[in-house]
Amino acid sequence: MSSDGAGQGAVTGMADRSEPESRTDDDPERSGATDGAETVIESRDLDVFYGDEQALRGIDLTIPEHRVTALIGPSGCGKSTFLRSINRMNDLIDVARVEGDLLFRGKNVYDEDVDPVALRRKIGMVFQKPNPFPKSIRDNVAYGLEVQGKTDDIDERIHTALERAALIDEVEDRLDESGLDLSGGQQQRLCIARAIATDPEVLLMDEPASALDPVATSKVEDLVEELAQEYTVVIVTHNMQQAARISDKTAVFLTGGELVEAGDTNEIFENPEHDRVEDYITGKFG
Ligand SMILES: Nc1ncnc2c1ncn2[C@@H]1O[C@H](COP(=O)(O)OP(=O)(O)OP(=O)(O)O)[C@@H](O)[C@H]1O
Repeated sequence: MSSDGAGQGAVTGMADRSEPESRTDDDPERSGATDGAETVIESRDLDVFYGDEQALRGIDLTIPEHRVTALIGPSGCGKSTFLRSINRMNDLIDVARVEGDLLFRGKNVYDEDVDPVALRRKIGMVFQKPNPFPKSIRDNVAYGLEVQGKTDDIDERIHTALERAALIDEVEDRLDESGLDLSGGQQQRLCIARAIATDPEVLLMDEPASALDPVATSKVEDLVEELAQEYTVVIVTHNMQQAARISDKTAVFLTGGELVEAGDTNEIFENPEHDRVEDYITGKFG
């Protein structure tokens, strides 16, 4: 993992830390969810608007370090919006506006002194549809390293990233072939290799397996669990079995952009506190 003191001061303007406030009894989060893990990301009373439409309402959520946190909920409830708020990808949407706090290691990522490009180096993203560059497999992984000037030992870094993305065995002999010639599942693992090559702390994944067949899905699921040993993973999924299988913590968003319940995945699936959550996870709606 990154050797820069767990990211403290690594992102321009991210040097200050504020102490998290203690939580109140009516917070949607349940005890034990983080299992003693340090909080890497915390939203406090986060609202997101697209023009006059409010997509997220007062979201309080903590993301534990080196765990997989799944964001689940019906279509349009704001899962992707929350994910994009974390590394300020919503900045790229003209009408998007954020209120409240989104803390990365205690520093609000929306403070004026935060450089979003530097932030995204620390918080990488993998999208629903595999989107390799129309370049060779090697160049796909090398791209971010070259942009950041991390070109010493570049072949070794590329190899390590492909190994961590569980792709090396399939591409070792064809690194100069186009990334677009890989299968969909391989392309997605290539995108994961690209995202981790620059050694981020957090990986945001927006339905990374939804465009893949069952075999490729299973490989990506195994990979996500492995990646959590080195990275903090936040994954949006529509697939509740997948959330139950691979996540440590689950946050349930429901229509209207509300976070209804968040906590230990087993507790959420086996014994949810809210009827609405139970109805959703048992398939009564959504
Ligand atoms: N670029 C945008 N411009 C305007 N409104 C948007 C934009 N992106 C999302 N929205 C709106 O914000 C709300 C939340 O959308 P979001 O994509 O975050 O939900 P989601 O839970 O990820 O949905 P899905 O599961 O279908 O991907 C929806 O009402 C959506 O129409």
